[in-house]
Amino acid sequence: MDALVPVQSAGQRLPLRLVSPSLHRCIGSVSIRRPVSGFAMDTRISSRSPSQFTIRSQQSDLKESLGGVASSSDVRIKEWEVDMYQNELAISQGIRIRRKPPSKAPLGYSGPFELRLLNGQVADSPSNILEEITWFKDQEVSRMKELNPLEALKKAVENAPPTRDFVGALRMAHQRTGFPGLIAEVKKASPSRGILKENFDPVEIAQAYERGGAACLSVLTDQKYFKGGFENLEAIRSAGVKCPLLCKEFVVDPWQIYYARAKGADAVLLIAAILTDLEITYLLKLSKKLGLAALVEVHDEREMGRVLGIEGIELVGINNRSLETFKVDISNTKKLLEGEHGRQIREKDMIVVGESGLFTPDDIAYVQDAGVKAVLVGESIVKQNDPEKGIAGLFGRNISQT
Ligand SMILES: O=P(O)(O)OC[C@@H](O)[C@@H](O)c1c[nH]c2ccccc12
Repeated sequence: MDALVPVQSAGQRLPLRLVSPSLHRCIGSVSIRRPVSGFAMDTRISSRSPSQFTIRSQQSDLKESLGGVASSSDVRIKEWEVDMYQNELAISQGIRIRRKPPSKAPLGYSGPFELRLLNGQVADSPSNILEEITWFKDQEVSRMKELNPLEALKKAVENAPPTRDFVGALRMAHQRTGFPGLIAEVKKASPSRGILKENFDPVEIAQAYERGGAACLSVLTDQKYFKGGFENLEAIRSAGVKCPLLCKEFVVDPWQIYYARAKGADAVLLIAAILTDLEITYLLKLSKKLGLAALVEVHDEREMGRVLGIEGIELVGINNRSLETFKVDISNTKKLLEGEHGRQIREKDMIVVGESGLFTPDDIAYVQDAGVKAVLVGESIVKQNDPEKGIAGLFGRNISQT
């Protein structure tokens, strides 16, 4: 059985969905009795269904023993409850994106009044593109998990070649060129800009970026909204490109971190607008355990404040594009690096990545003055006939061997 539970402190209660081969999904809540270092934990699961669940845990995995099988309506009710708890938890941290569609409570539901209220008040269609992507991703991941169970992925990860140092490559490029280290994005399309490049050859683009002096590459793997794919990540990696690779995904589940690692990623993206603090903490630990760097992306002051409260973050991305409205404003990078937040970032020696909407040497100079040591650029360079020259145009000079 594969159950991955983020843990912070003793006494904490968490909703839990367990996926097992014997019982498709079973739901309960888990209370943390004794957090041990790392992922090890001692847990007790309780369920209001008539069946008995006993969970014993060891290291990062929970081992199950099921003393009975819940009826399917119990399971549906528990699933729905957990989804609603997840939405509530996110809302309590100021997260506007609902993690699950608040669909109608299953027949026979007689749970907490507040949950029924929450369900009754909200429409069952996504309120913006980020919410839509998040809901779709949740379904997609459930399907992909069936095809690639975690146990098999873990074996693949054990045999995978070592990762490359994403953060180190950015620092070195910054020192070498005096410019922010470039993460060049391999992106065919986006929901806001449509198709960016018709004859899209991901390996050719990646190689051109590398020749042009990119420190790292970002590869979109979302198929539906960005016309990307994990096959691009794999192809770029196996073509011998040396730049470390960021898997540009909407991560909502730990399984995706294993998958990214198995497909050749050196770093993953964690988007604060869709993840709770606890999820970020846990996904960060898991990434580190697998040798991956994590770029934690924020868009506003509130998200920046949350992220600065989480231990162990080395890379923070400031997205100049709102993933809810698509509005792009590069002064967002400057705004979020002013005052107390900027001071804390310098104190912790974090690398800040200026993301999106960067087109000219002036744009680069502007975000560099604001304090970034790295930039993430897609559209302005991917659109060029020759992306290698596109990089020189973006920086106003050749950065490949300076
Ligand atoms: O193409 P641009 O404007 O240079 O942006 C690149 C990158 O910042 C953008 O693609 C991005 C930033 N964060 C994301 C999260 C998901 C998908 C895409 C993104």
